Amino acid sequence: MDNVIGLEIIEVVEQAAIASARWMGKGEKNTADQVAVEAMRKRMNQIHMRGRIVIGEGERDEAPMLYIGEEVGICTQENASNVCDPEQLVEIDIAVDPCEGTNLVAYGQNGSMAVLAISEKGGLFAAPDFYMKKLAAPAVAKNHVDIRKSATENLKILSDCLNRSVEEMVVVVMDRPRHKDLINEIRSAGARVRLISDGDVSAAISCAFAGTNIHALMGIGAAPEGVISAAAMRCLGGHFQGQLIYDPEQVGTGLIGESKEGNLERLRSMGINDPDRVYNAEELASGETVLFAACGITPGTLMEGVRFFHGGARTQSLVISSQSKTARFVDTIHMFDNPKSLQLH
Ligand SMILES: O=C(COP(=O)(O)O)[C@@H](O)[C@H](O)[C@H](O)[C@H](O)COP(=O)(O)O
Ligand SMILES: [Mn+2]
Ligand SMILES: [Mn+2]
Repeated sequence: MDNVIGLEIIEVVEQAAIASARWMGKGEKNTADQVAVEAMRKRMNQIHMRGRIVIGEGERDEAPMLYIGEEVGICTQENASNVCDPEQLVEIDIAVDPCEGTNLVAYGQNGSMAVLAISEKGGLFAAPDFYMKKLAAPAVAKNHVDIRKSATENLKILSDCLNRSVEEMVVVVMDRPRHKDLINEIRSAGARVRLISDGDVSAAISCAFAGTNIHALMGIGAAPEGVISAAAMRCLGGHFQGQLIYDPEQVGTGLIGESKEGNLERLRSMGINDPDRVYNAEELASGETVLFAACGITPGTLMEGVRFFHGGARTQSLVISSQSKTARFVDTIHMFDNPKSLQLH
């Protein structure tokens, strides 16, 4: 799988990022999202694969493209019978977030990316549009920190694993009222908090790379983004745990339905009978082969954003493979027409 589509998925995230970046700073989050979706889908449908979207543009808003269950790949083309032989093609599941951080793009802020994760059929947890409590940390702390422990305990463990004082730790937390107590606890324990308005995928993955000055992600974000983060962390050997949040009182507002009972029923109907289960990265992205690709839309901790120049653009992407055990940073110049010069920096 890696060899067949590894290179193509770079182009998928690149095309989504370029499309979205044209709307950077224009205050129109829906358009920034929509164009990324269209570009991602268009490029994806040129790939010789039998893909199925397992995490996509939302089951609730009945999005017309990249919706959960949508078939993608070359066989969806109008002339499919000429170009595709389903028997010859690998069946894969795909989790996408064509514009992760739509607000960040719309308001010209750092940390947005076009992102996807791929595995063989059944290899990715089809997370509902619920919230998820998340804990991400570097590989050295894997299976030492635990989402069931308090932030204070985890910071102590993290500091032992990293051989650094708690005061040196930086924890990313989404800036939301639901995290008031968590933020106070982290600060009281002595660590420093980096608050982000959006984009917890970037924050989770950054924990796996030394030098990002991000040592942990704590708190509640969206479950689909949790699975995408887990796919990357699984390949990188980093620590990731997630626990679904089904009680609206814990978040106040947002993605999930109005009652705890209704949400529990919905989870049961999806075959999730233990709603409090803690999932680790290997369970959220359990496939034998997992591939992750992201391309910066606006600049971030891991990647540059899209930089346009006359007749072209330059992008930076990150492709991570469990098969080849690689994390590749890919720097690409895109020539739209006949650029007068190619921008090196
Ligand atoms: O920031 C995020 C928004 O993603 P997107 O809609 O694709 O631009 C994600 O990184 C978060 O994980 C998550 O979606 C968010 O925490 C849930 O929303 P909120 O209720 O505002 O916290
Ligand atoms: Mn997102
Ligand atoms: Mn999105």
